[in-house]
Amino acid sequence: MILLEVKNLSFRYHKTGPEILKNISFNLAPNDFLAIIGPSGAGKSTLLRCINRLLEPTSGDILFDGINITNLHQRGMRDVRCRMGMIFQEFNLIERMSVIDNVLAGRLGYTSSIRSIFKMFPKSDIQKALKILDRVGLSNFVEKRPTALSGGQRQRVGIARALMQDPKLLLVDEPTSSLDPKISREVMGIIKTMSEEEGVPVLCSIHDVILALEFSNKVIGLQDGYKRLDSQTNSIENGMLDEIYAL
Ligand SMILES: Nc1ncnc2c1ncn2[C@@H]1O[C@H](COP(=O)(O)OP(=O)(O)OP(=O)(O)O)[C@@H](O)[C@H]1O
Repeated sequence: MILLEVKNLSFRYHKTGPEILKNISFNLAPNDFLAIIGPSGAGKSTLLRCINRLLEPTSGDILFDGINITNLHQRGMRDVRCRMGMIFQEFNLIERMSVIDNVLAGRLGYTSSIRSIFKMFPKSDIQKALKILDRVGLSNFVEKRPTALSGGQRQRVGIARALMQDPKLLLVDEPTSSLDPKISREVMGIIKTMSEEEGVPVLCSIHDVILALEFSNKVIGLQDGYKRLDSQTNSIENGMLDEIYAL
């Protein structure tokens, strides 16, 4: 079964600018942890942002959970985005809000705007947030501000917020680029565990090839906007990686 199918996707930032993604196609199954690797500037983050249409693909199709979402209008797209949890490189937390309120923000797509303005989240959402915070090891930080947390702890808040959405897919953009090697491995471990426990597949851009090979079951490699590699992780040989990083 396939949850996400990307077909011949191309993208440019400006009409007359260079093509940043060139005819990219790949599939993601419901139990995949798919790593997108490639040198800096290859198009990894751009690809992730095209999939939830934060950026509009220039051409191609994106099929998600049986629906072609490429031309969905605002309202339909809002529903789709609810089901694609995103974890960001720079965490994207709201500093003036507590940890638990940041996590509850993951429910905003499901809450009416009046209720969300007054932060009137149902009790069940609050209990769910507390449970997730416990699972990511943050039960002692519920009322703290993100500024009081370390980088690894901040990323755990980002993971908890994405899980609050009850996503069908996690889009993860360079989750470890602001973290040291030990914490990076811990954060990848949490994402992997949560993905397995919740049954949610992961599409993760990551520049650290060692971590990509350690945590994924499939890898696609981008180079200058082209897909140069699409393989099961356990069939990858060193030569293939050398080629991608050769430029
Ligand atoms: N807003 C923008 N406007 C124009 N070009 C952009 C914009 N954002 C990124 N680019 C260009 O698109 C290309 C791909 O960038 P992208 O950030 O997707 O690469 P990446 O593989 O994620 O790199 P990194 O590993 O350094 O984050 C680069 O050449 C970059 O300069």
